[in-house]
Amino acid sequence: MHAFAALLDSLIYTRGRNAKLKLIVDYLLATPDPDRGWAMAALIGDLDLPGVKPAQIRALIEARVDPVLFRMSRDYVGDTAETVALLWPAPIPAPAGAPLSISAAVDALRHLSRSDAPAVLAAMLDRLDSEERFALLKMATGALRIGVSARLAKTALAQAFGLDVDAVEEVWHGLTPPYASLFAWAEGTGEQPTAADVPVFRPFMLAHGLEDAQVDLADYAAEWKWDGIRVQIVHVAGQTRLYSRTGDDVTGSFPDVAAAFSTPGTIDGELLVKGDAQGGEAASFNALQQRLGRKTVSAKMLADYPAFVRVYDLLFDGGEDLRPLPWSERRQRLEAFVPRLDPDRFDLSQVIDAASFTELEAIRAGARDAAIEGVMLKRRDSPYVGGRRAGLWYKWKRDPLTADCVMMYAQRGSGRRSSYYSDYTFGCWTEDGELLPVGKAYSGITDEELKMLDGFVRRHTLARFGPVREVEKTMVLEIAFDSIHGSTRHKSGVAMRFPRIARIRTDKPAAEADRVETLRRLVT
Ligand SMILES: Nc1ncnc2c1ncn2[C@@H]1O[C@H](COP(=O)(O)OP(=O)(O)OP(=O)(O)O)[C@@H](O)[C@H]1O
Repeated sequence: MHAFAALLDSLIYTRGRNAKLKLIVDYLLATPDPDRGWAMAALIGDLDLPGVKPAQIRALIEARVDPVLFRMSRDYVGDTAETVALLWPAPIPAPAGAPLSISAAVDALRHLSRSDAPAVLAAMLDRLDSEERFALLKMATGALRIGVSARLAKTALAQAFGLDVDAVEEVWHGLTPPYASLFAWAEGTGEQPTAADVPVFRPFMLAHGLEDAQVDLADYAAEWKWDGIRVQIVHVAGQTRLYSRTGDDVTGSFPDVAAAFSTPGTIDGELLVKGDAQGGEAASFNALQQRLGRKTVSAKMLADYPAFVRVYDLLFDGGEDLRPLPWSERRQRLEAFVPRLDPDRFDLSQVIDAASFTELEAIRAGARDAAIEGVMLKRRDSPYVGGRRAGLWYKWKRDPLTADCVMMYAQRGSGRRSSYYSDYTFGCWTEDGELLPVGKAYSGITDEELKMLDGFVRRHTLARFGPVREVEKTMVLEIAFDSIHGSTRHKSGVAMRFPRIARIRTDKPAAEADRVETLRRLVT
């Protein structure tokens, strides 16, 4: 426990990422198995212990620590584990025997029962110094919370043994602490652990923005960038798992998709919700949001918002790892693979057929599908590599849509903006010349512009309703938004997604602002 406790103590007082990395690297190189494996599990939050409850800690304190002193010190120290560690009285005489190892401590914590927890913990605390007591209590009560992310700990392990962090990430998911096979591989005494019969997550390949550059379509293939959620679906040894961008297992939220994927392999694609009228076509992101963040999915939810995946890469075909192959070869394999899947749940993401970049630009500008967010450009000769690598994948988002609207009401902001009228409701004209609200925005302008609009609101107020002022309908704001959908909440029948102020159009008379009808035509 001593070396691990010293590591935690140093990590707490170290700020820089590189300095933290070095501390963990040094620890891993100096510590034998299985202690370093348990330490990694503790740092990463992978210990999976039954967890000591606050009531058991209270019982511990009542037995051995002065409760008044505890309360006073707790307020000062701010952390229960640290306070108990500091105040725990040293036993007299000192207990004999070998020092407690982290492996022995974890083993004891794993087998704690509800009734014996305080006594077993007390016996261990008696054998430890205050730094070690802190480490033990932190492990016993849950997450360490010492500012070390799982990624940082894995990076340290990779650095310690000269490995690539993504290679470590990849084998990680199939392993359990104390990771004996991982350390054997890292030290060159064992094979790379393979997860042949476990559906593990593989790090996603990501993109850079294209910015103002152009690429040669002889070197890059263009695909639509679908506006859904990235998923990786793995089927191995009869099990299927869906993983999100962050590697989280989201199988539970999409049982309909998981149940439909039973072909051994690993696909990468965009999860979307079916649009109602067009059958296989995708609905806007708005519909997908209905399925997101739900722990349980009702049958009605599954029926109303059926999910499907637009597949754009094939990482494994059965057990064969295709990632080292160039994109063009993976694409051929993908085109042969997708027809073997349930067509109701999986379709192939289309490659855009454009002869030149200029033609692609025109195709992109003309895209009207609600689920299209832009274009992806993928280097044809590139392998599939986890993370964001320069020059391999680019995203080229569609320009946002804009409309010229008239300010109708203004409201004070919050925080730094609380003394300004900074939140604006704006509207567009009906055929009968009536102004109807179509949205609300409060971002996109500079501090100077905010002061100008605040001045306008104060000088042109028509009426006040609590914190809201109705203003003269003369200020035109150009509003940018990502998409428009139908809304029963607004009298105008439309609502914008992500509206923000693009420009203040003092050059435009209010009468020339856009019509509601124009917005209705953009509804997706
Ligand atoms: N055909 C496609 N090929 C690859 N990625 C696609 C495709 N269609 C949609 N995407 C999405 O675009 C993203 C590519 O951009 P990036 O790698 O920067 O991820 P991101 O940060 O999630 O991007 P953003 O938030 O801009 O969508 C992918 O993560 C994926 O979710």
